[in-house]
Amino acid sequence: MGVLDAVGIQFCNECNNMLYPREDKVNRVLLYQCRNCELNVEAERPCIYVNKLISTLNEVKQINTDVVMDPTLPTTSHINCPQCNANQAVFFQSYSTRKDAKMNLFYVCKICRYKWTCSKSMNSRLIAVSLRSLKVQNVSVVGSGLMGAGIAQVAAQTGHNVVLNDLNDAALGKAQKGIEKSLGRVAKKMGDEGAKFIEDTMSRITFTTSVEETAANADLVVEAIVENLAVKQKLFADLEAGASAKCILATNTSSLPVSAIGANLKDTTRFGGLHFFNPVPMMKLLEVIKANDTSDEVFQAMLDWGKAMNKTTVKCIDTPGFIVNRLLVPYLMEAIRLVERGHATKEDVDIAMKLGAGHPMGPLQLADYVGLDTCKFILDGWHQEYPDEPLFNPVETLNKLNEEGKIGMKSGEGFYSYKKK
Ligand SMILES: CCC[C@H](O)CC(=O)SCCNC(=O)CCNC(=O)[C@H](O)C(C)(C)COP(=O)([O-])OP(=O)([O-])OC[C@H]1O[C@@H](n2cnc3c(N)ncnc32)[C@H](O)[C@@H]1OP(=O)([O-])[O-]
Repeated sequence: MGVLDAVGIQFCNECNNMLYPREDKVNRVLLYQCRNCELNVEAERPCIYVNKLISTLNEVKQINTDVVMDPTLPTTSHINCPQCNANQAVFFQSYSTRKDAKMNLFYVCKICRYKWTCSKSMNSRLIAVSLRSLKVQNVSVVGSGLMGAGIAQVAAQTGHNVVLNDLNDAALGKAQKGIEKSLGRVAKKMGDEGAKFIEDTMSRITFTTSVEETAANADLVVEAIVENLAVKQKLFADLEAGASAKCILATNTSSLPVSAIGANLKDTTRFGGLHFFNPVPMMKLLEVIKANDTSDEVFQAMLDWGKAMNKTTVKCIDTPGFIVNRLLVPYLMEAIRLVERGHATKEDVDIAMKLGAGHPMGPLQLADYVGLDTCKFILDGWHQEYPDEPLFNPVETLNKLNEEGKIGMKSGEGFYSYKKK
């Protein structure tokens, strides 16, 4: 092998335990195996990095306390440090080549850096269970617009009990119709099963204007309301007051800092970001955002819930635009600027990106689809925060269409007209 790349410690997707390399002698391939569950996967690279931390049980001398800075190591809040009693320790397993060797967990306190090994009663299975103990079955969604209704629909479709909340019955009635229509489109492909699928899904959704009812039995609340920091902060304070201590609180914001939205909560460790894409029933991605204080347990539970929603999850820290919008918004704005400069027509730009880049919609169509108000809101916020970044400079046509109330599909007109002829 030429240059040695960094080889990280691998963890099991299922139960978060460390994976161990094992040779499959028959097929002559390197496998990674979990000692806690059945996971057994072929290594991407035939290269093992061995870091022997200990040689004797209960020997903790050789552990470098800098491991607390390692972002790949899980943290637990379920064990108190024997020295300072804090409940924030990173943990990892001992390495042993002996097949019969029991798993030993090693801890380093994040606060005082004290090192210790696990007691007999506290084995890694227990840790895995505690990391996965925040199971989400009851989901509440606040905000019944396009995104909120879509999230509620998919949650109900995937077997969750759902409470959908909005300020008034008119908004909820509109959301109900929208969900029924979208379910109809899904059910169409299911033949005879379709009608029952719609009935079962709708029966799992309760519509309410009461925040108390929304918070009361929820394991997870996802907020998808207006992009206003103060309004969101107030909502989360109300939700926290009515929710159980274990309830996870998450925002679907696409433009505000996640950590700022949860900043006033009493328990900021239960808070994070869950960013869905429009139309929620069709888009396979969910961005799971780790805010400044999101605990590992909560983050893992959000990832698990994403899977249970049949979405592919990606992880991202709390950075403007996360992954998708950080790339998508500048792309959409560059497309508008290109048309403004007279280099090509909007129709040709859209055709070009559909046929030349394989996108389902061209950028001007997509801007109309997500809403020109949303695009402007995101761009203005970023421009204010990063005035020297030319990618975030204001876009004249976008501002003009917004002033004229032409904000895309939802208003009947944007770059294109959607008025029924
Ligand atoms: C800027 C900030 C943005 C934000 O933060 C993040 C984002 O959201 S970024 C934006 C991220 N979003 C994107 O980038 C979107 C990119 N666009 C796309 O992926 C496709 O154009 C889209 C899926 C929207 C429509 O598919 P298409 O093929 O072009 O046209 P079609 O209409 O003929 O639909 C075909 C079939 O699809 C199905 N179906 C569709 N909608 C629904 C629904 N709501 N429910 C259920 N089902 C639905 C249905 O089966 C339908 O058949 P039918 O017989 O009509 O019932």
